[in-house]
Amino acid sequence: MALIKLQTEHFRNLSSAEPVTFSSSFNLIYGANGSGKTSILEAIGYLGLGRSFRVNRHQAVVRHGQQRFTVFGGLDHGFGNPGPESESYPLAHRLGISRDVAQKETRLRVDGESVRSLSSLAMHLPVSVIDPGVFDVVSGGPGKRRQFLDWAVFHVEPSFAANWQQCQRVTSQRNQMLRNGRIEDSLLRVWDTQYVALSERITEARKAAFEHFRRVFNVLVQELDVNWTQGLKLEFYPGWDIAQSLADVLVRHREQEIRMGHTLYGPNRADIRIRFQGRPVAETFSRGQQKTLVILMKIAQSIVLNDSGKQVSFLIDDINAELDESHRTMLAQKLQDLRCQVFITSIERPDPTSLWQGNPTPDYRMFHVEHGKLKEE
Ligand SMILES: Nc1ncnc2c1ncn2[C@@H]1O[C@H](COP(=O)(O)OP(=O)(O)OP(=O)(O)O)[C@@H](O)[C@H]1O
Repeated sequence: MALIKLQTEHFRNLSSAEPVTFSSSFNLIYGANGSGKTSILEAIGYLGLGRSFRVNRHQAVVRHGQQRFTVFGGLDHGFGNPGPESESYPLAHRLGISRDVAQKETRLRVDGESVRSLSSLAMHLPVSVIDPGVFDVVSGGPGKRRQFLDWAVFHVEPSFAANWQQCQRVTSQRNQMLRNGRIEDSLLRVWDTQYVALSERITEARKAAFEHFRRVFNVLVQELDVNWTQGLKLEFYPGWDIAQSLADVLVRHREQEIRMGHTLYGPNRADIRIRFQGRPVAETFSRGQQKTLVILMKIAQSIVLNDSGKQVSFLIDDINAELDESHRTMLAQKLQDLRCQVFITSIERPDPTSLWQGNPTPDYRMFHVEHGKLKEE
């Protein structure tokens, strides 16, 4: 599905006026520094992620002097499909998220009904962000790659979110016990049984999504003829030595976990290991190669979602600062082929013909943002 309507209230500097209508294909948004471009992407991101992709605290997002912000979105039926009642009711879903930062209360709505879990909201709008932080997928720690993988797993495996949440609860109980020092062996074994069962379910889902991702990635690399990727290897590490069962690993490392006071093995330690001729790519690849690699990974990830019938909305912030011309063209072309919805921001008014380099330009809408107000041209 694609986000075709957006309205915000008290969200950073954005105007709370009329809802904006977007294209389900490309949206080109330009405006001066500080005009509100990233804030628009951030508001869209809230509907698909339930949080900001650039700050950790909701507080930063609510307009200065206000207590609550709200973001409303309307989704179409996906891939440009008109839907059964398109004339009278073009929206497939209506989403809303609002946060009161003083009361620390979040309200979520889907199609006019309150929902409790963030996943009930986020499942409708898979958003993939390309901003300066995205390159951490290669250069940052394992957490960034887990997040990268789990986003796809969440969207292709419906049971993943519930298993993950339950596993986090069990891990936290287990950690409390390990921290306590006084371990009742029988009780720890009860927690371990639950922990192992949940970890295995999570790992199965991750493994399946990763294998799908790797297949797609390898095809993409060949298709685009990126010659320096010879010798590049992507491997899924589940969070413990796969030659052994997790249950055995826990028994074998009980003393070590008690000494450290927390869980050391399992899905919270998973990673995608990316190596080039046996060495981590973060140590061997140039910045440019790392960028290309991340872009290819993002495209491969959206193909994985496409294969499950899900349309991805890309949020690409300040495209000219992040990507050179060859990356921009490769990305724009591929996202068009995949029929993704795309929001691209830039400071200068973009020239669509240069973005598609002589190829036919897809449907797009052009917006100018000034002092938080978005106007279609
Ligand atoms: N909580 C807030 N309340 C009101 N205004 C805010 C808030 N947070 C940020 N701003 C202001 O909102 C404006 C928009 O910021 P944003 O980062 O969206 O701009 P931008 O167009 O992406 O700029 P740049 O091109 O420099 O990245 C800025 O002027 C910023 O100071």
